[in-house]
Amino acid sequence: MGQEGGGASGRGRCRWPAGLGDEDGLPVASLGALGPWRQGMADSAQAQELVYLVTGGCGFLGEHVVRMLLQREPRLRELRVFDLHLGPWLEELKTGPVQVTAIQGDVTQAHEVAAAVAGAHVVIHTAGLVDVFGRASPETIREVNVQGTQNVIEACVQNGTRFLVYTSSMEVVGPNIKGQPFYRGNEDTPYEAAHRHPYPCSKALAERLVLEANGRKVRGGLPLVTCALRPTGIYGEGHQIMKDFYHQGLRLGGRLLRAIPASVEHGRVYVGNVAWMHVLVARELEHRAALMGGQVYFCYDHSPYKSYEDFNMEFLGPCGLRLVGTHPLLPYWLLLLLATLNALLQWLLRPLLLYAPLLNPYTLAVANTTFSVSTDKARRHFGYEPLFSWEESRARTIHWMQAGEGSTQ
Ligand SMILES: NC(=O)C1=CN([C@@H]2O[C@H](COP(=O)(O)OP(=O)(O)OC[C@H]3O[C@@H](n4cnc5c(N)ncnc54)[C@H](O)[C@@H]3O)[C@@H](O)[C@H]2O)C=CC1
Ligand SMILES: CC(C)CCC[C@@H](C)[C@H]1CC[C@H]2[C@@H]3[C@H](O)CC4=CC(=O)CC[C@]4(C)[C@H]3CC[C@]12C
Repeated sequence: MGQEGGGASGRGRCRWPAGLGDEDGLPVASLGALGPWRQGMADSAQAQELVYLVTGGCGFLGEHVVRMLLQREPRLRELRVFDLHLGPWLEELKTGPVQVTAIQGDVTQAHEVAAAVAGAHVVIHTAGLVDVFGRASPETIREVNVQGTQNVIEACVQNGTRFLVYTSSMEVVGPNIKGQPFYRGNEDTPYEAAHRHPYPCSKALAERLVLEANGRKVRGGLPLVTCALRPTGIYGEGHQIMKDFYHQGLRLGGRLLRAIPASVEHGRVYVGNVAWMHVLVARELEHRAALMGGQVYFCYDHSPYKSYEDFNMEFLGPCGLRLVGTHPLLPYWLLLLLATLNALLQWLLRPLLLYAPLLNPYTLAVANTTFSVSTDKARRHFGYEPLFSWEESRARTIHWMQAGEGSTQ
């Protein structure tokens, strides 16, 4: 169980306030050419027998996983989409050959999760609270990301569901609190995964729960097979932060001011390829349980290695924005001061309003620290190749940016 080798493990130094469960006190169970997205490409020669559940299926990544499953999993009979907020786009999927069941529910409610999991063969757990801006409290982040994941695991065990794929994050590994670079590392690269921020802490704890649940006996006596996927920064159709930068650039007269040195590499991966990895893993877990069970895989594709801002310009440039400066226009100490002021303001204003700007000491540290991956573990273990080339990923993202608001379509 666990990873190959003893590398970047994601076992950080996360601590939660007393009573909420900390690292030691957690309630650990036991210890391309795809063409338009549409349903109906399933090979009718194969029996449609499987029931899949996607938690967080209406989120940025979740929607892509849902659509990818409908398109690329020929054995699908029923697809359950579980989310706190259901998207109207689900309606259009209900007319296809696969039964699409929309379930409005909350992963923190064990009984709701158990009901959704009952009878499912595979669970893809993408639901999570993605908050590095201080919008939610640390307790809420823990409740959704850690307790929610524990509820999913227990529901699988109770219901006899054998295959669980968890969407983890690169943040489980780093950048760490020391700001050490992780340059084109892989799943076995040694790295001290030490975190303080609630989001990476919660993802690390949840990932650990999922990996440790691998091999638990589910109802009926067969072993649970789990694995975790760790995307780097995901981009593509539906990426809200990209839109935020676009609007910020428009407000500044079509310009964005460089804040991060161009030499800092930040790993990025196209959402369609991340979704494809989830679909492949879910399919292959059954056949390669001994190899893949309890494993972690970074999500990767052929997206170029660039700084966060330079990478964004691949899409924002064609939308008419310009990144000003070859070097950061403000010195790092001044940015850190502004980020700290933002954090202070957030704290002072909290009783009155929610002030949650993109720049805070944590986001500055993440954007300013090299963290990129170079690995072929997914190819070796389950034959993953990116479905979308860099050119296609870029073109699709630009097309979505230019088309304006709305769904990922
Ligand atoms: N966006 C990124 O760059 C990365 C995201 N991830 C992970 O990927 C997963 C999906 O992230 P995104 O699609 O970016 O976020 P998102 O916020 O777009 O999607 C998350 C979905 O989970 C749902 N959700 C939240 N709380 C819930 C609850 N209590 N019960 C049921 N559903 C709930 C939300 O309604 C949303 O639809 C998350 O687990 C995140 O940690 C990992 C690496 C990078
Ligand atoms: C000028 C500022 C300093 C620029 C701020 C950019 C930030 C908002 C983003 C820089 C890096 C992003 C994070 C990174 O891609 C890794 C992530 C993984 C996840 O699992 C969730 C999202 C995120 C934390 C992502 C969030 C935005 C950034 C911090």
